[in-house]
Amino acid sequence: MASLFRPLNLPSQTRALSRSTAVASHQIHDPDDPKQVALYKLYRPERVTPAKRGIELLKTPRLNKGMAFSIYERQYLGIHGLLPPAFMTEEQQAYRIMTKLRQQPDNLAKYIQLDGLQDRNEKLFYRVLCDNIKELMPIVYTPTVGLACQKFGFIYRNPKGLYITINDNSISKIYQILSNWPSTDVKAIVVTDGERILGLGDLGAYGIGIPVGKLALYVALAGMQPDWCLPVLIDVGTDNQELLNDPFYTGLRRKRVRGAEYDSLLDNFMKACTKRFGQNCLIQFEDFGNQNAYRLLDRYKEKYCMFNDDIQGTASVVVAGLLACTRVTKKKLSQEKIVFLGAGGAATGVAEMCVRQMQSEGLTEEEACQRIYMLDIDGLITKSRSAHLSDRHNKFAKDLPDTKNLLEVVKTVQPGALIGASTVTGAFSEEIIKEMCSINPRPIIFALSNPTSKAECTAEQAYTISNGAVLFASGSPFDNVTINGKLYKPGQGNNAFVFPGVALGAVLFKVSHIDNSLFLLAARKVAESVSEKSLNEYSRIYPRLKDIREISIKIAVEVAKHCYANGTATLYPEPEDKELFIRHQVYDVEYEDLINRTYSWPAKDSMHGFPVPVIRRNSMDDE
Ligand SMILES: NC(=O)c1ccc[n+]([C@@H]2O[C@H](COP(=O)([O-])OP(=O)(O)OC[C@H]3O[C@@H](n4cnc5c(N)ncnc54)[C@H](O)[C@@H]3O)[C@@H](O)[C@H]2O)c1
Ligand SMILES: O=C(O)C[C@H](O)C(=O)O
Ligand SMILES: [Mg+2]
Repeated sequence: MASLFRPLNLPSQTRALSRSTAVASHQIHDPDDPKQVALYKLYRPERVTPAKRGIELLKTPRLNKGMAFSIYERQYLGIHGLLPPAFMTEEQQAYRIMTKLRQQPDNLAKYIQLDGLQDRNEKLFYRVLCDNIKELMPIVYTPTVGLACQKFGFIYRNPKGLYITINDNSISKIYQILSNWPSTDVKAIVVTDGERILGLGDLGAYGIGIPVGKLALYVALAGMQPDWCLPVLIDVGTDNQELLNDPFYTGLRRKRVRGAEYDSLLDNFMKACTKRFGQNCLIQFEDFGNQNAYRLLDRYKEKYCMFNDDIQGTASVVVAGLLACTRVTKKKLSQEKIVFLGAGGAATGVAEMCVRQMQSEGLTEEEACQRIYMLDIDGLITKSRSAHLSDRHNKFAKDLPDTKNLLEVVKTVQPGALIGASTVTGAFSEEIIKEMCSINPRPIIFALSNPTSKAECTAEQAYTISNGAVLFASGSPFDNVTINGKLYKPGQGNNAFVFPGVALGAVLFKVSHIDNSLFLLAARKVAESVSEKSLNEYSRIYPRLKDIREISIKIAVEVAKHCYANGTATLYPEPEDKELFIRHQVYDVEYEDLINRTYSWPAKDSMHGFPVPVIRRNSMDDE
């Protein structure tokens, strides 16, 4: 790394610098001099591509390159002298950012630094994020994003998404707000109403950090173009009294609106989004409360290109982990019994997808449901509770005595897998983990609740108590654990393995609506991406985070194949080589030359030997 940080201004040190120093001495004075023309051809641009110039360009994060602007760019684009005279490569800038970041006192300070970088220089932000995904994902995503949401009013600097409130409840008003967004090319929206932010509960308008973080992963983990992405916070108030009393609170100071008025806002939002950005605009629902998550999914899934990540993305990633475990346990999923602590959107989504997987292995739906046991805040889902339960839960109801005691349930059921999506910190006690070990040589224990502070157990607890036997995964990252000299690398069972790839496929192939089977296909792709080394050497049942970009492309190819087969892909002509088609469109974290360097003769009214820049409009300019 240190080699990147050589002294600046040495002409030989980088491609950009050598180009820059050369041009200074190669202006055209005599158009008949072939030597000058040849040099000009080498170094001179024909036209300038960005829509902005001067100080405005430096203040446009999508275009800004800071000290990496070359001498040509500085001169053509009216920023010469506005920057320090030295030049830096993108690598040097990235090195500087990471050095500073590693000196920050805590993760929130790191979040604030990266947030500021995204505000100033978007490409450098993604460059740094992509190059250091394992180190930085816990900052821009769980767990730090949770803390950032809790402190959002205090750390707030610049807006990064749209706010639509209950006071904007008409299609035309929402359309107007969507039109205020600078990109006209939006293809994917992540929306929350802030009611269930990770396991932290109702954070109201502070929840905007979640769509921002999810979309940062769209770019970093799937190569989606940043200007296709729009984070949205729907503000219908908050029932969190602490926030209502918080002087820094950024949202509406009122209790949550529910019922028909809430539904009409959501309906208008969906209509306005598709009116503004087209029927195929993807809308990912994120961190909605229990009473709305499934309801809205059922309401919109046939009509719009949408999915609920907490239900479907989570289902996919957890089934992927379970399938990877079957390679160790040598038992099919349909041979396992599974106990869920939590029966909300996440757990129920996972349970339903387990049923589908078990059906594909030969069980009937009823047989599959029989193998799944769920507990919610009121205890085990039993037949005696059925009058108060939805159909979704009733199919898992058991003819067993009511109990809230998880240990008792584990003893009775003798499951192979225990999955937590309950938000209950430490719910998987030592006794419970030991009980799982007494039942299974390789017990499967997933502590999915986020952020880290809500996990049902830590990686260290799971590995230590089970003496390394456990097949463990968690929603938020944990450090590696060493027991008796053996290294265990816990995998991250997080929907981030799935939603970027599904979204990439949906967007690129203009999918009209998202069929639930896509998530099962994605689960199988993630599971098969787990290497033998990972499973056998480290007991890690998920791929490495740095592999997600490639996995996203594989998932997007699967999405394309499936959606052309069922008629939901509407991009025609159908690309023959889908992978190549995807690879051609993914975001590049290398700076682009903002000046097209094809040679043409300078315009007559060239300034100081440089052609007058021709400004091409781009989508940022269309508003
Ligand atoms: N790892 C991932 O990718 C991922 C994905 C989605 C959700 N999650 C996490 O899972 C958790 C739940 O998410 P959700 O969308 O299902 O939320 P939810 O609000 O829909 O459901 C929470 C469930 O937990 C149950 N519960 C609460 N207290 C309990 C207790 N003491 N004992 C037993 N059950 C209890 C509730 O009754 C409810 O069924 C959150 O922490 C969330 O961050 C993780
Ligand atoms: O955001 C995450 O890290 C996963 C999941 O969507 C959650 O809500 O916890
Ligand atoms: Mg979520």
